[in-house]
Amino acid sequence: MSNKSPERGSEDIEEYRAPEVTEPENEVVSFSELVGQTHAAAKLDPTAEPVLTVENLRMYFPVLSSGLIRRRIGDVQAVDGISFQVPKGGSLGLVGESGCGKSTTGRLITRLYKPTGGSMMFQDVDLAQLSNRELKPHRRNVQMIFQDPYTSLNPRQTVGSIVGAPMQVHNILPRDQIKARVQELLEVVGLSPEHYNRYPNEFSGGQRQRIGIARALTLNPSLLVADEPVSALDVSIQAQVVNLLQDIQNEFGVAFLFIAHDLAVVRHFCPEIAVMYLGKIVEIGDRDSIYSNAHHPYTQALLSAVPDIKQAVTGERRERIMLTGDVPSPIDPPSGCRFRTRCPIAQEICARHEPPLLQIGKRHKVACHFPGRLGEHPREPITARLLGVDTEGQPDPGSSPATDLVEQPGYADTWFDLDSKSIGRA
Ligand SMILES: Nc1ncnc2c1ncn2[C@@H]1O[C@H](COP(=O)(O)OP(=O)(O)OP(=O)(O)O)[C@@H](O)[C@H]1O
Repeated sequence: MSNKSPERGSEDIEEYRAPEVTEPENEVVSFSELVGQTHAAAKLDPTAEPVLTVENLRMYFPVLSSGLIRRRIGDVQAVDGISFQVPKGGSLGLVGESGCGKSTTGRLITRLYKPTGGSMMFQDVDLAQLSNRELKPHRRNVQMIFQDPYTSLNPRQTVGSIVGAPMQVHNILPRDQIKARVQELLEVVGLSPEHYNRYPNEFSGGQRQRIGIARALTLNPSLLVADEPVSALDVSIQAQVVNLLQDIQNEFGVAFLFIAHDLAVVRHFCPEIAVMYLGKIVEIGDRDSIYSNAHHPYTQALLSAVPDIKQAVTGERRERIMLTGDVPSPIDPPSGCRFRTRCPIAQEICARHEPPLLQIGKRHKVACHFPGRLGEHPREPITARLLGVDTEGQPDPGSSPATDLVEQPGYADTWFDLDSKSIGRA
């Protein structure tokens, strides 16, 4: 890609002198407008094979008692049985409120944490099972871009050593070739090769994030986990960095798990999106299914809070859906559906049974007993027969519950079409 990045120069990199590079204040233009000026939203390739397949992934952090003998008295169920795929060269967005388990998921995939359970298949290797020593040759394939460009770069190291260090650790280039490669990468991310000997505090937030991106690219990974990569940046810089990530994806074919709470950013970058709540995926699907056809009350509430999206998707202003109460503790999550304590349409069955993640479209799954478009949720649970219960969730002796409700990553060729109440086929 070299130095062809369209935003190169827009942060005034060549003339940059002082540490305090100005970034626009009081933005009135939205992210969607800015980002759309040069780059169209990323497209889904439905034929792409998965680069990563995650199945029933769990991360429980132990809660220990205080005192001399510290006993395990519970668990923070940060991630509790999630399944998804990231397509080769494509992007999956992971969204949800703070504390729902997004970052923990990213840290599991990069194996900063070892999962409590489940699998993470990457090129026929289950990353979840490997010891730290076994992981070393695989680490280079999955790299991370961190949220905060102010704390994720060591202030005492030069840009050259920050970006070059992974090459030394993994021994992928002779020492005398590392500098040239680092300078090439600096150009790829829209910085200047002369920045090699500078220190992070000499750069603005957007430029620091570019340094973090160069570092993540050093080992030529197949998958990048980007954890809120632009949320610390001003909106116009956000658009530049997201455009850069899109250029990098097109150029190098790298896949992204893109974690963000900003639904406008995710809509542009990710053709597929998973919505998390309290450690579970509650809805997952392609862009249209999530942004124009959400069936889970939680997704609908999240979308209603983003003016940019409300208008783009519905063509009109829609009332914001206010969620009542706080997010419950993941140490003692609600029984049944975890969202029920804040859900505007919850009924008795929701307290008794966890809703299975059901496929309701070609690339659309939802975990709700009453899934439906906003204002069109069914009165009776659609899941009762599957679970072998009555409409209130009490055992129904006459019914035969489904035995294959295990959550699978990816999509099946058939699904239950809620509109026609029949089986849909790909
Ligand atoms: N190392 C840890 N030990 C104990 N609990 C943790 C740990 N890391 C995260 N948690 C808890 O796990 C839950 C999920 O946290 P996580 O950071 O993954 O959520 P998130 O959706 O990324 O939120 P945010 O956007 O605020 O980072 C939270 O309740 C958090 O307090």
